[in-house]
Amino acid sequence: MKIMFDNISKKYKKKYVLDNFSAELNQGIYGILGANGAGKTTLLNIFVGILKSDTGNIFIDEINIKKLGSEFLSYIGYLPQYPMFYKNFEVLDFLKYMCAIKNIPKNEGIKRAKELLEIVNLRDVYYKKIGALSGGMRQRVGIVQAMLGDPKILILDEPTAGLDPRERIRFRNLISKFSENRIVLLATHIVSDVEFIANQVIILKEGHLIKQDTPTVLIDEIEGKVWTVTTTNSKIDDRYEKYKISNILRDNNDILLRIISNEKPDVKAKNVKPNLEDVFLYYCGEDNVC
Ligand SMILES: Nc1ncnc2c1ncn2[C@@H]1O[C@H](COP(=O)(O)OP(=O)(O)OP(=O)(O)O)[C@@H](O)[C@H]1O
Repeated sequence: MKIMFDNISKKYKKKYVLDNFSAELNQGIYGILGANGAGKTTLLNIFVGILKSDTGNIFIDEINIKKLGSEFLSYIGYLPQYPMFYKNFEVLDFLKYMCAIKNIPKNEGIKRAKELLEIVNLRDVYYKKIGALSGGMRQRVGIVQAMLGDPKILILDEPTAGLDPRERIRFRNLISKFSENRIVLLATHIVSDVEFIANQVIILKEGHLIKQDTPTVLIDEIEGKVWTVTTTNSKIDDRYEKYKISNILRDNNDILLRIISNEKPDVKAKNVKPNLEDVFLYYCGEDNVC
């Protein structure tokens, strides 16, 4: 399966929030990285049909999704940024309800819901009210509802927002598990969400596609541009003014800065191996990020 975004643009009043976005996606996990307001949710909402683009088309296997009509819905599973869960529903009832909306026959739907709840380690909450679940459990119910129809395309908008580190890792592993034979679009501004599991990263900035490549290539491309410099309190303001600083480590009176810069920021600066967070800051960070 292949998804093609062809020159998608969207503007509110006179401001473009997506500007001629084009990309080709094949099987695997695509991490859509961008700062707040970069246009990630707008892109996903246009894809799932919640929003209309001003220009451009989207194709699945060369077929314009406008021509697929309601058949398109069978291709996608969607976990929105702010899912509207019915808090008084019990988990299994909620999933039965979602099966009905997705036209999945009742018995088949219940079987599938139970299988998925087993996979996400929620076999004990069939009869618990959604409102009584923790945030992490609720998101796992969210991915279960997205997976009910065995979709070929899984769309996840900021799925780990608000989760603690343990739940975030658990959720990340689930995404990885569910990505087999699928295209997964995962929008986030949390770099670690995609660092270990994305096959490709799409970097969006102010509605523009800045980069699309594998994490390894993106990291290799900024090799030689990440530095550590030891400094003192008195010099720190000067560094802030001049550079993108991705980390500050204080050790007694010494301060170790991680600086992203095309040029060597100091004679004593040491080159260090970049990571995906550095890549994100290199392309999306303002100066003085810390
Ligand atoms: N209905 C609207 N009217 C006007 N502007 C809007 C509307 N919806 C979104 N925007 C603007 O479009 C831009 C992109 O928003 P979008 O929600 O797609 O960004 P995002 O990358 O998903 O951000 P976040 O990570 O904060 O969710 C933002 O500047 C936002 O303020």
